[in-house]
Amino acid sequence: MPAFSTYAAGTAVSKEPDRLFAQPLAQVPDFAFNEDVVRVFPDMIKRSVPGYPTIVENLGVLAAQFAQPNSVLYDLGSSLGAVTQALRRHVRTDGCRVIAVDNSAAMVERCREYLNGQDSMFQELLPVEVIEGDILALDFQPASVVALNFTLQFIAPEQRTALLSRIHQSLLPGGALILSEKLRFNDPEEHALLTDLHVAFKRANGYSELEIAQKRSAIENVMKPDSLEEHRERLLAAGFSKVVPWFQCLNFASLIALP
Ligand SMILES: Nc1ncnc2c1ncn2[C@@H]1O[C@H](C[S@+](CC[C@H]([NH3+])C(=O)[O-])CC(=O)[O-])[C@@H](O)[C@H]1O
Ligand SMILES: O=C(O)C(=O)Cc1ccccc1
Repeated sequence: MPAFSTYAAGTAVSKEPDRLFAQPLAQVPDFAFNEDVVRVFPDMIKRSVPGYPTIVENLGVLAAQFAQPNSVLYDLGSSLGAVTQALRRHVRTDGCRVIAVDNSAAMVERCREYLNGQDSMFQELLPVEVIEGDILALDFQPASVVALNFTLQFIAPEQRTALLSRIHQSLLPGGALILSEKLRFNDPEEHALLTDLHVAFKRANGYSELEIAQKRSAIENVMKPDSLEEHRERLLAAGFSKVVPWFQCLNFASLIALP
């Protein structure tokens, strides 16, 4: 048996249920990654993003195939460090270290606590540094793996190509960018069907119609999904040579982009 299988040996995280949008709000404020969201985030993301646990754990497995000795593995928009923890469970390459970056102070504070928890449970984990900062202002070091796990969709659309170009420039031969995003679909029928099925997924996970509607209005100004075609074209424009989708569940997908 390997030390860590894809049936994750996770460390303890908050189990507080997400009820943030359960009561009617006179005005729904724009979604922000604040203390209230941090408290319920593990529950929120699992009940909102179909395939999330599978994507996170397998991101570690994929990363182990691309990690190069003595290089950096970036977790950009790390939130509570779920991807960082998966990287540390699966990557065994000599001299690698993880840099997790998020611009939410509340997320970063809790992320550091959870990573301390992982350090106290397991030995010989890759060293990790958690930076509170804007990934658009990051000075990238030579990297073999860059994970953008549901983060690019929160970056202003006009900034996305420049960010991906900078990531491409930092990637070492043999490395990869792993990009997970909610998708939009150009075909209206396909878009409506997968959006309805995502609503059914949320309902099945215990969210009410009110919670679903209020969350939708909270995120509509701050989260702008692209189509798979737009992602592919932008990645190629940023210098990537190959774009390979490796996972899709309803309107959520993850891609491997090779330098
Ligand atoms: N410019 C920015 N600079 C740094 N961080 C940012 C920026 N913009 C947004 N963020 C951060 O990106 C994260 C997006 S959540 C990622 C989930 C995680 N990857 C996970 O696998 O659990 C996705 C979601 O909640 O759907 C938040 O923590 C923001 O603070
Ligand atoms: O809830 C949704 O509809 C989403 O698209 C995903 C999500 C998950 C967590 C925070 C913001 C958006």
